[in-house]
Parts: sequence; structure tokens; C-alpha cells
Amino acid sequence: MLAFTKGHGTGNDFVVLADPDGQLDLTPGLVAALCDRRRGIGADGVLRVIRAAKHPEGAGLAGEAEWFMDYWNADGSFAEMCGNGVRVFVRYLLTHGLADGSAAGGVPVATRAGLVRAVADGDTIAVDMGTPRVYDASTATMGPLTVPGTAVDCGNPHLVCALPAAVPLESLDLHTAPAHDAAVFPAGVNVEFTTPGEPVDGADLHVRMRVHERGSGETLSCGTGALAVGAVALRDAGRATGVVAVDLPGGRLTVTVDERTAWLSGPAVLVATGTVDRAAL
Ligand SMILES: N[C@@H](CCC[C@H](N)C(=O)O)C(=O)O
Repeated sequence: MLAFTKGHGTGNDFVVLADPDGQLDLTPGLVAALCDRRRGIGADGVLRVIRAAKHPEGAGLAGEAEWFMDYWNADGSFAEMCGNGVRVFVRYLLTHGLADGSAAGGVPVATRAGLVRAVADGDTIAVDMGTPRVYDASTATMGPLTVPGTAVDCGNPHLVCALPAAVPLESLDLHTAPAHDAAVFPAGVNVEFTTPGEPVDGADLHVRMRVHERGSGETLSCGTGALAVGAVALRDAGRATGVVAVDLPGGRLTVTVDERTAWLSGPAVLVATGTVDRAAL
């Protein structure tokens, strides 16, 4: 039997597996079976909680972070980064006394994209994600609709596409992945579609979005996707810094860009614990 915790950040849901010493034989097949919404637990991805020193990709950061976020997409593929995943991961560490929430500088977490730090404040967990790199123009195509977009590196790859005013966000069929340019995104891409939102108190800009995630399909929320959308919204507004409210089907995330970095914040909760019969998956 395998013990698990289930958590989510604005509806982007994860199976959390505690494997501090790296003894679990976690395979793409097991990840996909756990994430299966009919035959398994169901999730957009798996977060393995493993000591950085015990994971080959985390060992280099073991001096700075005790824990490595071993993130897997629902189809069993890896991703370099997951913004909502980090927030749920830190919620797990704090709930289980595995990290000090009052530590100066926040809770450090090693990821495939490097070290991030998170700060908890009640229901909200904010992560210093570093400044996203807005770097290229490209397109996404769905059937007859081709939408120009902007490539953004948040540790993982994103393509942010502003919809024409005549195409409502709700009208998109994201059951299948939008086609993208493999020359720009050789490792695949997460595609965000955006439309402007009404003014929101406390934010300089407001954007609504939906996302098709590499390896997980359409999800209710994507933290790095919101980060990418926030960075493009600020660029398009001619601003170097500011606060962007990003509304997704699963709720609101806030992106705050200052001279040094970019913060991603929003709720992160643990909702269930249990055991799963590995042999029955
Ligand atoms: N939902 C995540 C992103 C997860 C990884 C992504 N699917 C990829 O393959 O890059 C988030 O909250 O950032």
C-alpha cells in the first residue's frame, strides 16, 4: 500500500507522495495510474517529497534546501517547474513540520529549475519564482484559428496568446493540445489563452486565462502559466513592475513583479489523505 496526500492550488490538483529517503520506485506508469481520474486517485500531477540530497537532480542544491520537489505531469512526464505544485508542496512541508515557516527568506525548495523560496500567510502561499524570461514570438493553432503569442520561460516553457476580441475565452475547445512550433518549443509547451479582465482592487492589471498544459491537458489553474501571463501583460502595458490579478477557471492567482523578482501567490490546501493499493492500479 502507498500512502498519499491530495492537495490543490486553485483547482490544480496533485497527489503528494512522501518519500524522504528516495526509497519509492516511482515510474511514469505509476504516476499516470495514480493521476487517472477514473481508475486511480485522479490529479494533474504528482509531487514527490524527497530530500534534495537523495535525488540526483536535487543533490546540487542540498546545501540550500532540505527538500526537492520531484514534480511529474499526469501522463508520467517530468516538468522543470510547477508554480501551484511548489505552493502545495510547501503547504505539505509546513503541515507536517518538515520546514520552518518563520525562517528568514522563506522556505527553500529545490526544483529541476533551481531554488525557489516560499512564504506562507494564512491560506495563501507566495513563491519567489524569479523573473520570467519573455523571449520570442510564436503561434498556437486550434483548427482554423491561429493565434499569435509570446514565448516565456518560467523554468518551464509557455506560450501566451491573447485571443482576438471576437473569440470568447469560454468558446475554446482545449480537449486537444493546440499545435505549436516545435522549432521554438522542442520540449513541448504549456499554452495560455488570455482575454482582458475588468479592473480589480489592489491590482494594476487584470487578465482572464485558460491553459492547456503539456503532459496534463486542460487544467483549472497553472501557476507558471499565470506567471507567464502576468509578465506578458506588464510588458504589453509598457510596465517593468506591477501587480497582475490572473483569473483562471479554478480561482485567482496574483503575480507581483518588482525590480528584483516575480512573486506568485494564492491559496494552497491539503484536502485528503489515504492509501492506495499499488497492485490494483
Ligand atoms: N500546473 C503547473 C505546471 C506543471 C508543469 C507543466 N505541465 C509543464 O509540463 O511544464 C503550474 O502550476 O505551474
